[in-house]
Amino acid sequence: MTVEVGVIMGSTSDEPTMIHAIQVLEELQIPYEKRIVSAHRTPDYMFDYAATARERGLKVIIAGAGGAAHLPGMVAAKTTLPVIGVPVQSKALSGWDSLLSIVQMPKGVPVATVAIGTAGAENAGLLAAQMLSVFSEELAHKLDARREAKKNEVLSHQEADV
Ligand SMILES: Nc1c(C(=O)O)ncn1[C@@H]1O[C@H](COP(=O)(O)O)[C@@H](O)[C@H]1O
Repeated sequence: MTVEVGVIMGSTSDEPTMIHAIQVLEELQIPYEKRIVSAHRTPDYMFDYAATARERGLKVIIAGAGGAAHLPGMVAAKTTLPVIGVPVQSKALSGWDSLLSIVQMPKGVPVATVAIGTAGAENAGLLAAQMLSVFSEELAHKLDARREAKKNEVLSHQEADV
């Protein structure tokens, strides 16, 4: 099956966060690849990864990074595929640094930035799935079913009316 989503992250230390995006993709049976790519540490690989992503068949890239989180923006600079940026929670500044590095892109080069940390990573997986669902009724149905299940889970925790 052709890989549709590239899940990339600046370091192996981002894995505990980015696993939450991956779990959504696995749950929805979306083919993905996971790579450690860094604008700072492996700039040439990052450049090549982004520049060839579309021709390799990828449809969306989820990029997570922490601290001086330049990876999502730099990848977005080298591809016109949608890039979803996940600010990984940093120790020193609780992820504010990551968030601001990712979200404040100059006009013309968008990155769809989600919330800091694991909730953001999960939403990144869902957002990628929702983008792909535009072209897949099957995936749209899976997403509807997931929403319904989550809704029922919330409602099941309500106390019975007296
Ligand atoms: N922000 C970036 C980039 C980048 O933006 O290219 N490359 C690595 N990093 C980040 O450095 C943090 C610490 O990395 P280490 O734990 O490896 O020292 C990670 O959160 C990573 O995303």
